[in-house]
Amino acid sequence: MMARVLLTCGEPAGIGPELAPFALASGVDTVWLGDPRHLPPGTAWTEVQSPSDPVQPGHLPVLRHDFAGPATPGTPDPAHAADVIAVIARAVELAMTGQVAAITTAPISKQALKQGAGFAFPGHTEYLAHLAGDVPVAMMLASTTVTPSCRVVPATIHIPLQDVPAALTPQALEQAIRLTHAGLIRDFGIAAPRIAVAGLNPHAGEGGTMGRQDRDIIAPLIARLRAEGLNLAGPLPADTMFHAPARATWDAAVCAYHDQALIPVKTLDFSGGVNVTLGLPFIRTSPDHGTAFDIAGRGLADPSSTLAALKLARDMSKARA
Ligand SMILES: NC(=O)C1=CN([C@@H]2O[C@H](COP(=O)(O)OP(=O)(O)OC[C@H]3O[C@@H](n4cnc5c(N)ncnc54)[C@H](O)[C@@H]3O)[C@@H](O)[C@H]2O)C=CC1
Ligand SMILES: NCC(=O)COP(=O)(O)O
Repeated sequence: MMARVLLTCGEPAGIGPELAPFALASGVDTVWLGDPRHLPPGTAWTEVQSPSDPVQPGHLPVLRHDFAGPATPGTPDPAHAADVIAVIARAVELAMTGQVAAITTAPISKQALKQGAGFAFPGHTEYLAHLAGDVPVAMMLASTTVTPSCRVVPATIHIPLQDVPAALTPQALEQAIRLTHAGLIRDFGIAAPRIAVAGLNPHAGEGGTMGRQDRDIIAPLIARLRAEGLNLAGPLPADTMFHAPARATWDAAVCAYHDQALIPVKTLDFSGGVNVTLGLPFIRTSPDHGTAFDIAGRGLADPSSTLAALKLARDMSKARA
């Protein structure tokens, strides 16, 4: 029997806890890790001691992690920050020891964790990489309901836009390309991946007249990796590489920065977008959205992206097995 997928609680004042009960209808055998006081009233749940303990049908198995107190939707409590972080760490431990098949993380507020507990990481991605032994990782956002699919990997992630040109080194770009190539083969069943690489500047620099990184950094790297046999296109002008006929020519796009990569996925498939961390020794997915404090606790949150993340985690786990 396959181990369960573990869903973390995320920020208790966000929409994570109210999306957890939807896992019961997802068809994915899920165990939730968090404080049951944060689940919506009326949720049928049963506490388990081990992630695989049986529960009666229709009940959400809950691995209990007690927080300092109840949560107020929309208002993160600094007293909860350390527990949000501890839940992620426990999830990783369970994944690394094979007690769960994969982890799906509910959204956290980076700001709340930094202010409440001095969280030193920009997000899950970097914290998971650290917990796994400081392994190289990349953040992929993948559509699940759009054809042709839209999978993107930003080579730089949560940094100010003004810092992107300096951070877009050949090493950073090469790492993103290699992790994307390996991830497409291992987890998406694509034997010979086609990867598009976006330029940094308008019109991919137009021969150096609108910026030099495309010509001086991105193009030589692509040429070197092509000589190794990787199927790469680029540097492509980012404004014209995401429409449907263009997407049909690649399996994933490696982009220069966060918004260049995430805007196409979230525009095309906000409800089906899934965040996958490439490079970890375990499977991690998450919905593409954040804590949505503006609607938390009001029953308005769309569970589709969380369900897509659970399903992709389960499917990746089955494929690896
Ligand atoms: N994986 C993670 O932990 C992520 C965490 N975040 C965090 O979330 C916080 C808020 O970020 P924002 O940029 O405001 O993005 P957000 O995704 O939380 O919200 C953006 C807009 O989309 C709406 N929205 C989001 N999810 C929805 C859903 N499931 N159903 C219906 N409407 C939904 C919200 O109500 C809001 O109007 C930040 O602290 C950010 O760091 C953001 C993205 C991912
Ligand atoms: N904008 C995507 C995002 O914030 C995801 O971050 P992470 O917490 O999954 O690293």
